[in-house]
Amino acid sequence: MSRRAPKASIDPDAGKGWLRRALPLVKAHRGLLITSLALSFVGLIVQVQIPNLVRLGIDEAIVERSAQLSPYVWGIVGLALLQGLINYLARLYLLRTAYELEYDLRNILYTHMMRMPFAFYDRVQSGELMSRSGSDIRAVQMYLSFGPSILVQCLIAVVAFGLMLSINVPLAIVAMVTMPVIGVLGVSMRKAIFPVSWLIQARLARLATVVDENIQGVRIVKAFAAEGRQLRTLAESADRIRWAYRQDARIRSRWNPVLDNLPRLGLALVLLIGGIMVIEGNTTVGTIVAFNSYVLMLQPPFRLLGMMIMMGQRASASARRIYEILDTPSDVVDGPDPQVPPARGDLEFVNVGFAYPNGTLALDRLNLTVRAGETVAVVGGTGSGKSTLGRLAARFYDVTSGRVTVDGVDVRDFRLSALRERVGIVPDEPFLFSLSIHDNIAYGRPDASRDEVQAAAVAAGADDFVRELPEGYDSVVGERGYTLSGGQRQRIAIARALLVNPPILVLDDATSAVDVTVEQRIHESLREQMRGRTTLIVAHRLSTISLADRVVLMAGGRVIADGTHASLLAGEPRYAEVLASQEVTTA
Ligand SMILES: Nc1ncnc2c1ncn2[C@@H]1O[C@H](COP(=O)(O)OP(=O)(O)OP(=O)(O)O)[C@@H](O)[C@H]1O
Repeated sequence: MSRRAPKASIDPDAGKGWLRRALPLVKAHRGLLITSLALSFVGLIVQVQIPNLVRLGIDEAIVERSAQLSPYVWGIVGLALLQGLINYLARLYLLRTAYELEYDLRNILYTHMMRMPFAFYDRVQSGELMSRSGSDIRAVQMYLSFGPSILVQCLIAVVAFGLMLSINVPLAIVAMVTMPVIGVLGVSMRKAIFPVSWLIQARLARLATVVDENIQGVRIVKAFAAEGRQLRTLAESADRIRWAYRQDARIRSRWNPVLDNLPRLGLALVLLIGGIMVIEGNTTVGTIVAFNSYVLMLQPPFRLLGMMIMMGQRASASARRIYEILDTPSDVVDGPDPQVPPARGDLEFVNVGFAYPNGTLALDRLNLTVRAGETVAVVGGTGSGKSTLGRLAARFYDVTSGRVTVDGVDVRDFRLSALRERVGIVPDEPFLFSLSIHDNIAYGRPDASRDEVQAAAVAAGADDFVRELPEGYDSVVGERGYTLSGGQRQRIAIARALLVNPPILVLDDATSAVDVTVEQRIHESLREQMRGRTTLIVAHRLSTISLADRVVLMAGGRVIADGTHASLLAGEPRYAEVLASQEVTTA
């Protein structure tokens, strides 16, 4: 199925009200919406004719016997069938409008989220984003599509009242007496329920987070035998939801009987006043029967008014949460004149200062030049800023001061898509998708042939174990690749980066989970792969360091020494210290 782009977007003017900002979206689907509203209006007109036919049937065919009864009966059957057909079509179009709106909203939000920089994801919780792209979108969609339909249904009150007035003015007024009361009570009930339903939503979201964490972290939960504690947290959350639902039930059971029985009071009034009028010869029995139907028919729209007000409040809060994301601009975007210089593989950090969005200073006036084709190992204590180098080179974040250049061009002036192709990063905790191994390796080049994928896997030392899997390259790895070992996942991630063949490769402790003998083999093939390619290796093991032409030593976000392994070992005591502190991994 082909993907349709959203038909419109949300008005970017944050000064406007939420409904006005959503208007372009509704307008884009106005054909569907207007058709559905027009159909439901016609359906209502047909519906209000039925009690009138009943009245005429009773008065003319039964009481006065001046006409045949069967035409009225067939007339009512015909109108009912017609109304059924029209309602079916109206509902079909309304639901289609609703789901088209939901589709567009979801795509607009998702497209925007994909453009957001890493800093955004550092800040926002994934559970919250899930809820915004789920229930919040639904709340807005419901109001935009069902709101107008409820208004049309309320029009039935006007039409029916007009019809009643044309039959009998005083009785029409009597029949309508209870309606405003139903309207007011309906609104009051919704107002009473609103805070509780808000609470229910919030608590359901909280429960979802607890369940999500339990599932994502199930290995830790089990490893620490914390199932009991987790279950208690879950039970507490469930208990809070039960309490909120009980409040909801209490309010509903208090209001609903009143709202259900008020129309009966209306029926009694119509019978009393109408009965007196019939006895006095001022109206007919058929009129009383018809008015009874109208009283019952008018009740739902008045009750829906209360629901619409509540839906509006929810939708407004949900829209604000969605707009909050849409109004957050992505600061990591292409500049006015994005450049793509010829690929060589030069990488340079000039006086780079960088603090993460939470204020942690990671790099401090750092200078580092890596010439094309050079392999540089980055060594340093934990938190010294090693991983940050790669993140800035690929422009996951923008520097706070100074500049990072790739092939002589500041990464902020580089076309972002070209930059990400030029700088490949293999993180130490790779993420695999629940796809086949082939698709995971070919993620950056979906058109790659099986031979190319396999060649990359051979270079990354992954081919052997992949072949041993029951379905080889077509084996689907579990969620996040958990059916593979940590070292196997790392090798798939290396193959994924090698397949794209970037001129600059950053291996961020990319073989930390691979055992030393396998690492040796990977290194042999990597040595081949690194020829002519600029490579930055964040290294903890001596064996990895030995791959490099040059070693830079980092501390406190700066390069404090630079040279060959042998020269640093001889002349830089801090280098020996760092290596000694990482002795466990130098095996
Ligand atoms: N996403 C982030 N948000 C905030 N601070 C961060 C983030 N990532 C890293 N930091 C902080 O920035 C500093 C440098 O981190 P970096 O990951 O570059 O260190 P590292 O040398 O790679 O450490 P390690 O060897 O432990 O992986 C640390 O103080 C770290 O706590």
